[in-house]
Amino acid sequence: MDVQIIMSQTFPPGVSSEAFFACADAIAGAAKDLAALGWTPATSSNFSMRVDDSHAAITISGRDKGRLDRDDIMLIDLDGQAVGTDARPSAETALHTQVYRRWSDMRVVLHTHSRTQSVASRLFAAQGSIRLEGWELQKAITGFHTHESMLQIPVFPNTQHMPELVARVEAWLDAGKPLHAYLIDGHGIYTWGRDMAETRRHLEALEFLLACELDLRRLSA
Ligand SMILES: CSCCC(=O)C(=O)COP(=O)(O)O
Ligand SMILES: [Zn+2]
Repeated sequence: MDVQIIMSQTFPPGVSSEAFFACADAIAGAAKDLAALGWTPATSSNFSMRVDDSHAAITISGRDKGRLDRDDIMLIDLDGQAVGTDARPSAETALHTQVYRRWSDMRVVLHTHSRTQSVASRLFAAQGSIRLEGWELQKAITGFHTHESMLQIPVFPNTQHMPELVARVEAWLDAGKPLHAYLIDGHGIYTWGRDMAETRRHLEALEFLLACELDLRRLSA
């Protein structure tokens, strides 16, 4: 006999179910496209969208990110606690809420595990970051207006202990260094933006730029 688990999401007073479902639909749509590109293998990756000042919609841990529907996305508060559901949020929830807590204008966080992101993270881990310079596509990152700029993407060591990663991100920011995205060694990339379109543009540009850097190294080997 097939057992079907129906997730129930309820909403506390003040949290709009319409706003949540709009976020859930936007996440599911983006995830489907990113999965089709092969960037979310084997249930990897996680996605979130701010619902209001104190809540976000985020993917439930372990779900196939290419086949998400509304029941695969849940409500959390900005401490990463489930709200109105017993479902378990992404194992990497703390990396999403960190962005929302730090920047009130950031509304979307996307994390993927493409092959290019994974290989680049390993290649540049020893130097701690990759410096992108001279590429026209740097201008796809908000705030960049010329190829004559330097976009530095840190590579943080991987860990299963999220507070450690959160602390590394905090330390980078507290040192006054700009941060638009980061790689995690042997793992994948995180990036964010003010809406889904901006965040997808960041992710696509970074994927392209990392692939170009890998090609350059291959060709000059
Ligand atoms: C099988 S991928 C390992 C976990 C991971 O890195 C990831 O992105 C997905 O974790 P989640 O808990 O968000 O499904
Ligand atoms: Zn991951």
